Amino acid sequence: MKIAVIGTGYVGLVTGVSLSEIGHHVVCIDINKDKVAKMQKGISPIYEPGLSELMTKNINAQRLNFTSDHREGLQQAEVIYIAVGTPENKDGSAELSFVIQAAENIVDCIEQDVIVVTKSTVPVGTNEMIKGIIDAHLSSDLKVDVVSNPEFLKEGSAIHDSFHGDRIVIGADSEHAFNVIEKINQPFNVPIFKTDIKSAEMIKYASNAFLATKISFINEISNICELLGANIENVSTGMGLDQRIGSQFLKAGIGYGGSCFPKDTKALIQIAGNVAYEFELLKGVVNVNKKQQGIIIRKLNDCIPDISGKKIAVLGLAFKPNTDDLRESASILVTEELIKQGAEVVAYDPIAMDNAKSTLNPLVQYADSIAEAIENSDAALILTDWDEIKNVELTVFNKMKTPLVIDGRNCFLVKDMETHGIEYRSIGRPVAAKQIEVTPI
Ligand SMILES: NC(=O)c1ccc[n+]([C@@H]2O[C@H](COP(=O)([O-])OP(=O)(O)OC[C@H]3O[C@@H](n4cnc5c(N)ncnc54)[C@H](O)[C@@H]3O)[C@@H](O)[C@H]2O)c1
Ligand SMILES: O=c1ccn([C@@H]2O[C@H](COP(=O)(O)OP(=O)(O)O[C@H]3O[C@H](CO)[C@@H](O)[C@H](O)[C@H]3O)[C@@H](O)[C@H]2O)c(=O)[nH]1
Repeated sequence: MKIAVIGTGYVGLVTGVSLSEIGHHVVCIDINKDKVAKMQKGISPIYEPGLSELMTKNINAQRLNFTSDHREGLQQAEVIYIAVGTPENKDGSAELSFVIQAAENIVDCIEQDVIVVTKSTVPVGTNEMIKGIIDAHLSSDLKVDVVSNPEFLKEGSAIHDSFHGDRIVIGADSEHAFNVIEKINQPFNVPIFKTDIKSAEMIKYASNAFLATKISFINEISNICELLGANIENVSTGMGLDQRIGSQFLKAGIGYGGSCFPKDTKALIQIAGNVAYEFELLKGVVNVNKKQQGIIIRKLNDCIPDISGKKIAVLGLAFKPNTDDLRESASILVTEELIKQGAEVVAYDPIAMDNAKSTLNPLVQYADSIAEAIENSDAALILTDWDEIKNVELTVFNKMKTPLVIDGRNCFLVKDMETHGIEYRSIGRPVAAKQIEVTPI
């Protein structure tokens, strides 16, 4: 099958590479010429385990191409995937201008009947709008079907998720479209769920909102655990053993970040609001997350009320491990607040430092290792649970001026930190070493 993919962010690139890996001929189109030039050489613009290898393999097999010329990419395509961004508007709603632009690109360039597949996360009714734009402008008697095929990959395990996902959702309103898209996806060997277009669009938002709800729920429980002396790790494990609850997404921490949960929860509140429905539960989830992102600073200030002139090490900057993505990462808020309070901030991340340098406050300094970042520091804050951080020799903290570790990801055992004489604050667990009163949030 000849396939074109519009947009090569995480989703477009992983979609293009995965579809080529199962034998389709794929052209990926992006308006960003620098990015296209890199990808043509097999260089991935994002850090994602396994992606570069598959890219190179399929480019060499001549099944995968990149272009910034929409006509060249779209002309021959039998199926066109839209995978452009749908970022957040100021009011929290989804910004659809990139999707509209992609629909216009399709109208301008296609020369045969096509199926347009929307991978981008879009509000209910958007595929209908895309069909409207295309039908209104299509001059000839070409036939265009529109399909909703939301993406569920997670950053850091995107390739694995494509080949081992829990489901592929296909929302369509014609047998022809169902058949073609089902056939394209069959080699992935992932269960396929076929439904109507609006339900498919809603499945994506509802899934992300539900997972975000689990995280905010467990974060609230962790705060209550701290006040009552229970241990959140034991509570999560005990809850997760109930198969109706499940153990995933019950890890308490510093709130969810990333390119999806923050924007998609707010967009769903707007989507409901547009039909005069107040999504009270989800508003709570968003507010709890905002509160939780500040917990690290509150814990730090409980230990050191005045951090002005103090050296504070920040370990982990990406919004989660195995990605170089800083979108909506707690590191943005935390470093900003540290600098506002007059601290000297030295940061380290195994992979995300290049992106950090163009995202974080320019006053943030960068170290080449954990040891260098914490050397002579007054406190170390852990924001991302990278393996490199979780597996560090605890003796490294002896390099600090005062060994105080505030861990937003529960990377270490409290008793191990105690044994090493490290004052340790984590999430929803008893404190180690000196007993300092922690202000409840
Ligand atoms: N990032 C994820 O992990 C993830 C997972 C599932 C779903 N999603 C959803 O998928 C969509 C894409 O997300 P992303 O993170 O990959 O986006 P992104 O913003 O990182 O990338 C979008 C790309 O599209 C390009 N683009 C924009 N308009 C274009 C046009 N008219 N023609 C060609 N290229 C164009 C941009 O240059 C950019 O490279 C969003 O709706 C997002 O919510 C993202
Ligand atoms: O138990 C948990 C699980 C996750 N997180 C945080 O939640 C955020 C999101 O994590 P994750 O879901 O693993 O990463 P994403 O790559 O953002 O993936 C989510 O968003 C994508 C975009 O829509 C969807 O496709 C995925 O299915 C969905 O998991 C990160 O900040 C994590 O640290 C927690 O705090 N506790």
